[in-house]
This record gives sequence, structure tokens and C-alpha cells, in this order.
Amino acid sequence: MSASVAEALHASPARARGSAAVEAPAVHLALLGTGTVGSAVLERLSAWQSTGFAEGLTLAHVANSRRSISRPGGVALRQVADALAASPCPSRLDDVAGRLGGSGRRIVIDATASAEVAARHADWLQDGLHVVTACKLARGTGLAAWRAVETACAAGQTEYGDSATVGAGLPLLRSIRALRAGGDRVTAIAGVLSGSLAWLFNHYDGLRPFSGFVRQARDAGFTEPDPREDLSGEDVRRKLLILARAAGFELEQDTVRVTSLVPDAMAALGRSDVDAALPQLDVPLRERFAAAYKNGEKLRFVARLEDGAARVGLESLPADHPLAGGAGTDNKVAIWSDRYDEQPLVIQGPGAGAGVTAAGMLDDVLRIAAG
Ligand SMILES: NC(=O)C1=CN([C@@H]2O[C@H](COP(=O)(O)OP(=O)(O)OC[C@H]3O[C@@H](n4cnc5c(N)ncnc54)[C@H](O)[C@@H]3O)[C@@H](O)[C@H]2O)C=CC1
Ligand SMILES: N[C@@H](CC=O)C(=O)O
Repeated sequence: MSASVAEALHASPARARGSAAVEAPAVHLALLGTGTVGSAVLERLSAWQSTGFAEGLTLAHVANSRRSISRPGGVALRQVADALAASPCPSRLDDVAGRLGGSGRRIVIDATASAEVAARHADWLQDGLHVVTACKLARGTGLAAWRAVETACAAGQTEYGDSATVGAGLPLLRSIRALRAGGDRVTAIAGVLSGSLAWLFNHYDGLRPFSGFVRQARDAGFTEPDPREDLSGEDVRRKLLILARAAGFELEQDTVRVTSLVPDAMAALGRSDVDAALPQLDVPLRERFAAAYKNGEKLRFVARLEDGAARVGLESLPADHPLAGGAGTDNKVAIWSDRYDEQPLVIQGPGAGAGVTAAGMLDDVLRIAAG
């Protein structure tokens, strides 16, 4: 495609409707991260070119950890990988706001797993840039960072699109917020919050090595860039904190009791040594599987918030337990509130994967763009 994103995205909807173009409010986007999730964001934006969804959106800046490209009129969507590879411009977080221009709505889309990027969210929000993120590090770690985002949104009159941080965009956060907006207290949450761990325990058969399944989940794009983030329960801790805080429980991260699947020796390794060490998981997981199997039970990695206390870990559940169901990367989350007191509200669906995550992020972009 040789047309710029701006040309394509602005012209197509009007052409499709066969009507004169209507001036759409300008919305400038910066995409940080072009890995598993960021690439899917680009693909979805490309697929929108012949629809009205992207009307008014201009992707003005794209960066990975090394390089960046900026085009005030819009980056050519299908040429991003080549353009980045050829770009002489380094990737600098200090440049992002300037590359988005000074007028219209400006949205930073964070598709990285970078703590350095997450640490910028509050500053951008305070400075009038909206942020849409799949990264849990700003809202799912220290309580001070969570509060900084809240305060910055209020100060900058900006929005934080965090739908994709839990359940890869499943309507979890928005349901909890809707319940509270309707006057309910959320009293408890229990569920499978990790798509990769759901996939692992839906596929692991106790016969083939667990490490092989971990590699498959990683190669399918379900795990974090470092799969120990998932296996240690840290990713689930962050998700539970995000849900709990949205539900009104302002928990500090160390109050969540997390039981890790990662042996100490593997936890201590550098990232490049992790793959070779994955077989360290095989014997302990085979033993856990065999014990559960003997009792007719299934292993599920469960997060619970009950009586204001939070915990995360592997549980052996009766095969007919509601949380033992599901397939693939399904997250399954039960939410109890004043109105869902005896029977919880249950939300289930794919909880990891580039496509659903990118879709959840772009839902937030469209909502913010619409004002
Ligand atoms: N894979 C999944 O199913 C889901 C992932 N997420 C989250 O999405 C985020 C991204 O995950 P992946 O795409 O799997 O990671 P990835 O490792 O495939 O890609 C990360 C990208 O971020 C870039 N990056 C790193 N530091 C940067 C910086 N300072 N400036 C600009 N770019 C930078 C890297 O160059 C790379 O392009 C993570 O926070 C993850 O937790 C959330 C929901 C589901
Ligand atoms: N690694 C995560 C991806 C989404 O947040 C998971 O497995 O759920």
C-alpha cells in the first residue's frame, strides 16, 4: 500500500458510503511496541481501512525498543516493519508527545511489556495525552503507581484505556465498574485470569513434558515475553490487583499471597537461559497432575479475592467445579456483588492472544476518540 494511513483511513469511509467526506475530529495515535500485540494492532488498523471505524484516526508515530518513525500525516500501515528497520530515528520516550502534535485528541497506545514505558503513563495523562495499554505494570503493581494514574487522569482530564490489561479485553473491568456505578458493592472475585496458564492446564496430560507445552504457549503468543511472569503467578497477581482496585479494594501488591510454579533455580536465571531450564518444571508438575488425577480433579491456576484478602495459585478442583470448565485460553471469572449475591456474574472467553488483545485495545481507542 503506498497511500499513507491518513489518506487511506480518511478517504475510505466516505467512499464506502458513497457520500461527501465529513470532517472527522482529529485523533493522533502513537503506537509503542510492534511485537506480538503491537503487530496485531497494526493489522486491525489496516483491516479497518475500507470501513468507517478508523475515520479521523491518524497513526502519527510508531516505535519499538530501538527505532521510531513519525509521519504527521500518517504512517503507511503495511510498511511499518520495513520503515522501522530502515529508520535512522532512535526510539525515545521523551519524543512521543511532540510527535503526536499539539492539537486534537492524542492517544498513546502502549503495546510493550516495558516498565520504563509504564512509568511514563501518569506523566502523559497529566499532560493531556490519553493512554491505552495492554501492559499491567502501571495499574497492577505498587499502589502508589495505581494512584498516580488516577490522579493524572483527573488532572489532565484524560482517559486510561485499560480493558486489555485483564482478560485480554473481555468485559471484566467494564462490568465491575458498571456494577459500582450502579450502586453495588463488589464483595468477591474468583477466577482463572491467565490465558497461558488456562491453555497449559487445559492441554497438559501428565504424560508429555510440561515444558513442551510451555514452549507451545509461548510460541502461540499467549505468554508474557518472559514466560516466568506467567508461571510465577506475577502476571495473575497484577491482574487480580487491577480487578480488586477497580472493585474498590485498594490493595498493596505484597498483600496478595502468590504461590509460584517456578523453582528458585529457574527464577534466578537470566532471561536467555530460561528456555533451556524449562524442563525443571516437568517433575513437579507431573506429580501435581498425578495427585489431582487420582482424585478425579483438575489443576487450575486460580485468583481469589475474598473478605478483602487476595491469593493466587494452583488449585486442584473437582472436575465439575465451575472454574474447572472452559477450553483453550479461556479466562473464567465469577464476580459477587450486592445484586449477584447468591449466584455470581460469570464472564468467560479467550483471555490471551494477539488478536483479542489488540481488539480490546482498539475498542478503548474508539471510545476515547469518540469523546
Ligand atoms: N500476548 C497476550 O496475549 C497479551 C499480552 N498483553 C500485554 O501486551 C504487552 C505486549 O506483549 P507482547 O506483544 O507479547 O510483547 P513482545 O515482546 O512481543 O513485544 C513488545 C514490544 O515492545 C517494544 N518495546 C519495548 N520497550 C519499548 C520502548 N521503550 N519503546 C517502544 N517500544 C518498546 C519491543 O521492541 C517490542 O516490539 C505486555 O505488556 C503483555 O502483558 C496483554 C494481554 C494479552
Ligand atoms: N500472559 C498473559 C497474556 C495476557 O495478559 C496471559 O497468559 O494471560
